[in-house]
Amino acid sequence: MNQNQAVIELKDIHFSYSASTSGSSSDNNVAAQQSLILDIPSWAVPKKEKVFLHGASGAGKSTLLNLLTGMREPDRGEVLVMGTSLSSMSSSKRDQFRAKHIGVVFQQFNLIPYLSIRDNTRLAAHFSGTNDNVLLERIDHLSHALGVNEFVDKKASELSVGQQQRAAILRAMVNEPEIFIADEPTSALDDQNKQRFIEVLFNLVEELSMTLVLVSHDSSLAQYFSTVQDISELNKVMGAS
Ligand SMILES: Nc1ncnc2c1ncn2[C@@H]1O[C@H](COP(=O)(O)OP(=O)(O)OP(=O)(O)O)[C@@H](O)[C@H]1O
Repeated sequence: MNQNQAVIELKDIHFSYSASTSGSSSDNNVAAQQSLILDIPSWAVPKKEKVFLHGASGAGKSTLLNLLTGMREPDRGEVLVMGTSLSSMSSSKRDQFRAKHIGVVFQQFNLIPYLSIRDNTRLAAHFSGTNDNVLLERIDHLSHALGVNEFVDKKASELSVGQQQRAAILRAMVNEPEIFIADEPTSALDDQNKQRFIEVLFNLVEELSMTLVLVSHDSSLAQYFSTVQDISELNKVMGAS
């Protein structure tokens, strides 16, 4: 992949939640129950860009992030990540690809509550096949950078929400992914911690040469980003707000 090639590229994306995914299955007319959530003709995110993605509640931001990570598939069109079409992969290949190349932190951190932060992180790294010594060094470095080094051997359930948020970042970064995707990662933090969190996040994003896409309702964060993208400028679905 050359330096100028988009790290993330969307081509002619349509996405709707089907009756089965939205949980209503009583009507046989599935098509009638689908409503289009995303219609994105194109979008490209260059390497090392820091994108702040914002927009009205319900406009499809989280859904878009799910497509970028391959957690959901579009009804039509293509999502290319580092030049590879996610829909060309089997779901297990896609899971491996995500583990290696895409760090994800969503609103629910999905840490395993009865495991320590170290073990939560080792589990995430397991799928990438990283050597154990390298892994321990990375955990040490990242946990210091994120200020969670004193908690790495505590169970996730024993941490505050803010500590869990940073632990989730540690877990998402341990495989040194090229792309980092975060959905409302500062929602549980006060102003002072939010500022510190952004500094720490950006230092790591720089250090690891990552491309960042972050969704937030907090417009005070926009100033830190190289690109501020309103989803309504990408998404052609009328009334997606
Ligand atoms: N699992 C689901 N099944 C059916 N509809 C869904 C599902 N998840 C989201 N939606 C619908 O898709 C639309 C977009 O939701 P999405 O969560 O992507 O918006 P958002 O911009 O992230 O909103 P917010 O800012 O409130 O988090 C909304 O109308 C929502 O009701």
